[in-house]
Amino acid sequence: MLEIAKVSKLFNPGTVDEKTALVGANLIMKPGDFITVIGSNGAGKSTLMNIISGVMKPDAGEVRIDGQNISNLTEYQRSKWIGRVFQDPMAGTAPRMSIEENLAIAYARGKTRGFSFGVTRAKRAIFKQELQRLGIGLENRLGAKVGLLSGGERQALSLLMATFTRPQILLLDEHTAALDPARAELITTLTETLVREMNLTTLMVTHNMEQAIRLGNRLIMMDKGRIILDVPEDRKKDLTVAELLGEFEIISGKKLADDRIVLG
Ligand SMILES: Nc1ncnc2c1ncn2[C@@H]1O[C@H](COP(=O)(O)OP(=O)(O)OP(=O)(O)O)[C@@H](O)[C@H]1O
Repeated sequence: MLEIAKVSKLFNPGTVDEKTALVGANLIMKPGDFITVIGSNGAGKSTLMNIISGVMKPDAGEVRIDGQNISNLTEYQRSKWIGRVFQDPMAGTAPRMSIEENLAIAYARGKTRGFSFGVTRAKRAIFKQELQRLGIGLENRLGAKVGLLSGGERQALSLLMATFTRPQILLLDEHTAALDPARAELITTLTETLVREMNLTTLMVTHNMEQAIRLGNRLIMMDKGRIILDVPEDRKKDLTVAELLGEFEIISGKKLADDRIVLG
């Protein structure tokens, strides 16, 4: 279980560049929750992801996994519980290394110190089996350099690598936003399949309103560093994009200002 308790973050305090990113944000994710996150520009969505994964520390508040306060652990120390896929397909993989070498690194994550990155025959068999889940033929290209893959193929591989060790939390940071519509749909479908098959607790930031409604079992809306609405499954499934935008206006008193918004 992931708990965000009264987390606040202010950038450049006391300067002209002071920016409030999070103000006492609270969130409890139950095991198996798949929560989509939408919000206005600068609402604090990326900051929330960065604080959960350990890229940055909160000024106040705690991040807990199964009751344990992990706020002081490094990003590396948390990587055994937390998998993350970024918007940029280049971000999650090493381009000069082959598919199997990349998978070996992901496989070693969270294992005991000294665990080898080498690719043994036994590991190769596991990698092939895992790659088959993606359904795009990468299992036949284990030796291919990752830099030669298309953006969609790389993002599929990043998704598999992020989920390889069955993390307690999967963070998806606009991970389909940089892809063309067909590839974005492929990665969306793959995400749904992997999350369901592995029963992963997932937090996904998206600018696509239709996707935010369609995927997952909860939807949260952020504005000015706060979670202003938490929509449960039974309400979410009948929600329309127009109603969702209307809710935002009613609660925040303004239209949703998201310059990357996709209505669906
Ligand atoms: N490293 C940083 N240094 C200074 N200010 C930052 C930094 N990261 C974020 N901010 C500021 O904190 C606020 C929240 O930013 P954040 O990126 O978390 O929002 P977001 O909801 O992800 O926005 P968007 O949808 O526009 O990407 C913004 O005002 C932003 O300018």
